[in-house]
Amino acid sequence: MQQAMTQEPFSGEFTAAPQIATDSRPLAIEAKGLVKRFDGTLAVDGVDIAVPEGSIFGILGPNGAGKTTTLRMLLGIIDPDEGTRSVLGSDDPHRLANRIGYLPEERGLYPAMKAVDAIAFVGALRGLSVKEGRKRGLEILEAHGFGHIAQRQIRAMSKGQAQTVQLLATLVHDPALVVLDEPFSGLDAISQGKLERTIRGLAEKGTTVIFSTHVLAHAERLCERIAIIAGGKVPFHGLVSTARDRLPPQVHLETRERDGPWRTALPAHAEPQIKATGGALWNFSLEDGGVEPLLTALVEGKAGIQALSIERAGLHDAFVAIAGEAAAKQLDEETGLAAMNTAEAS
Ligand SMILES: Nc1ncnc2c1ncn2[C@@H]1O[C@H](COP(=O)(O)OP(=O)(O)OP(=O)(O)O)[C@@H](O)[C@H]1O
Repeated sequence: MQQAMTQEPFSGEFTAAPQIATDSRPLAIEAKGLVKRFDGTLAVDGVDIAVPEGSIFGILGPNGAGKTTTLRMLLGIIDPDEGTRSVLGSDDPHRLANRIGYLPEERGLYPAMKAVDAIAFVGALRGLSVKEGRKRGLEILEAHGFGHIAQRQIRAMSKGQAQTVQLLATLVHDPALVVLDEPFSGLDAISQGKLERTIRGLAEKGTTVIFSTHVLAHAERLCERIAIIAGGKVPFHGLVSTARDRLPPQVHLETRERDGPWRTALPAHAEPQIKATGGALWNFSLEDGGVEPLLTALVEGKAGIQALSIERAGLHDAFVAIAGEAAAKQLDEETGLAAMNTAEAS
């Protein structure tokens, strides 16, 4: 059972982090100025994070950015050198093991154990009796379409199946907070989709979920809020929609005419791509005035609109704008590499 939160509602006192919107929900996690050094390496350099209760929060960044170190500090596995953290209302998260489910980056269950026993074992570490753990283990496997492997040994499972069992084991004690370190890595596309549904289901019943990833698409589909981390620093944390709104919407326009009085409604730097069949293609950012003046000018000026789409910037473009080209390129390479590894494994 989840316990009632005792934390004060977030009041917007995060002056150093203006991207965090105020919110009336209590915070499941609030960290300020976390710093961690390892033998002279500054792994995490002043991270602020605020995760409202019942939300899905993503920590996004390339390899070595500081995601795992941040999660470990939040869990109390390691202590920060500087900064404060409050998790489920406690500043000593290590003592909250029975209320937290954690999927570490290093995967591994005992190969000789059957799935249901492996889940019961993790449950026992989190305060459940083995009998209750087995009962819940069976239920949770069945609920997620894995009932048929409940009695199968971990060693006889595919990597993806074993990883899914480990993920389900983190949920067996019905934690209030679930912390997942790169939960999608190593899973094929179908299992990734199932995991996304599981994460959504957790949030729908009020569980807070925080996960790290270097694949922006998962965060874009799942998260209400994110922290973008690069080189140990967090240049952005807040709503996904706020990150996307950092960039203006992109207009893709096809006109029959190439010129006319309507051209003044387009940005001066917008250059047409001339089509062999006549007409022109235009791609530009929507200016502050919005779409209506543009449409009016195009229609009244008889530009001959053949096609028009206005797209909000995606999280990838926002990541490039916020974290920089280098971090985005590293992320893209890792995502490509991960996709190749998944394809080879399946
Ligand atoms: N125990 C440790 N001892 C020394 N350096 C460490 C240790 N843990 C992490 N680091 C260093 O801290 C930095 C951040 O590592 P971290 O594992 O937090 O990054 P990450 O974003 O989780 O990356 P990945 O996705 O590759 O796991 C890296 O430079 C890493 O080499």
